[in-house]
Amino acid sequence: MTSTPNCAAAFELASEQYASIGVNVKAALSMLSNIAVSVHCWQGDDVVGFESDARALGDGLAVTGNYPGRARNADELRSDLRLAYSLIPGKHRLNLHALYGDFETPADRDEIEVSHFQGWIDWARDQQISLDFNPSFFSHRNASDGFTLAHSDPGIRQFWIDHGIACRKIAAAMGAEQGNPCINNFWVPDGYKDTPANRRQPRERLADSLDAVFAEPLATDHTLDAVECKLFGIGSESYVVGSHEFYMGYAMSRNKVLCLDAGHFHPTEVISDKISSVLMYLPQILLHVSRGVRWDSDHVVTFTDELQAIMQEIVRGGYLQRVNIGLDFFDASINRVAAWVIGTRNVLKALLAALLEPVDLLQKAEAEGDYTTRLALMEEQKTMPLGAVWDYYCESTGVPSGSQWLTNVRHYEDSISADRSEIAPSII
Ligand SMILES: C[C@H](O)[C@H](O)[C@@H](O)C(=O)CO
Ligand SMILES: [Mn+2]
Repeated sequence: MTSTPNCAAAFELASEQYASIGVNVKAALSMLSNIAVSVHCWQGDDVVGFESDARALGDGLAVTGNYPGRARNADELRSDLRLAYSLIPGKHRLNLHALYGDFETPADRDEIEVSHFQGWIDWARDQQISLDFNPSFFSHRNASDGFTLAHSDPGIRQFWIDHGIACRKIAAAMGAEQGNPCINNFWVPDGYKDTPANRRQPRERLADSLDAVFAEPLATDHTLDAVECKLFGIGSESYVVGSHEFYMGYAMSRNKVLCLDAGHFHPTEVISDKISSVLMYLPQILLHVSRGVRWDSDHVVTFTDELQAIMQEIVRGGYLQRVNIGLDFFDASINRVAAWVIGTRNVLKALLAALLEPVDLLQKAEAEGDYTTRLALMEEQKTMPLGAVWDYYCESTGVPSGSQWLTNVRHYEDSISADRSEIAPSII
């Protein structure tokens, strides 16, 4: 692929400017092209999925907005994803939830099998995309009182344990097919709206249930189990069983991947500061890159200071091989393909900005106690010509630069997705 003359000229000038501070732009772009972000399927249909009795989203999650064009079946979701991937530079992964199988004959959550995901596995092979996976512990009659794996009823607990076990088998099959581990992320919504009288027992039950789910060792080159904490959710404002401390301890003691979701902490608490701490004790982590706004944890990712800080931490710490970058946001008030494109391009742009930092100079100044130079260089970095390098990267990988991608989304919307009439999911 080639870039337009203006883009190429701007790139040359930008490369010279970066070279003057010791940064090799071509090397940075080569590193960026090897980073695969796991794009979450659930932005495409408001986390509804394709179960025969699909319910309105609930159990701690909410999507607002009624923008037309929600994907109503797997073919529509695949078509929307293909468009999104074509507007995002690089080769990326797809993160599927268990709700998204091909369920021609109804299967309850504890009955799902690899066959329900064969369509996705075949599609991913054709598209040369690797898959990640998630059990779905929400939007189900057995989750309607806010408890699943930590439920006090052993029958309900067992139902969800069986779901977790089924999902591990599916994830392992995906990993075996694609030749790299499918990360299988467990987010469990269980918690109380109001102050609990007993915080201990649900946590003991959750740990026992997870131990039962993970009892069978599976090849780690096929699948890796991840566990995701949360501070609070809708309906679990006072207490979430799977808190940060719970899962930090669980992941360390059971050798699991810890998932840090950027929207799952106190508003002034940032995951950028947690990465280097948790990687002291865990070989790998998963990130759910998201954007919290007040009580919502799932706004579309924008180019915020925290997004840049997350990527800086990954690059400055030398953690690119140990941090799996996934996305987690859902917005039904804007075009859903555009939401994917905006969020994923921002993540990659922030990674590029981090790869274009003069890390050695910054860390040398710091090691010498020269905090003046450290601050001066960090501030100068903010007006370096990142945009020229980003545009060149897009064009040279065959992806529109600037906001040109929006034209493709509008065309698709006019010709394809606007005609989708809505089939409202039943309300629980
Ligand atoms: C649908 C996702 O699994 C979910 O968003 C989870 O990852 C989460 O972050 C819940 O708040
Ligand atoms: Mn998440």
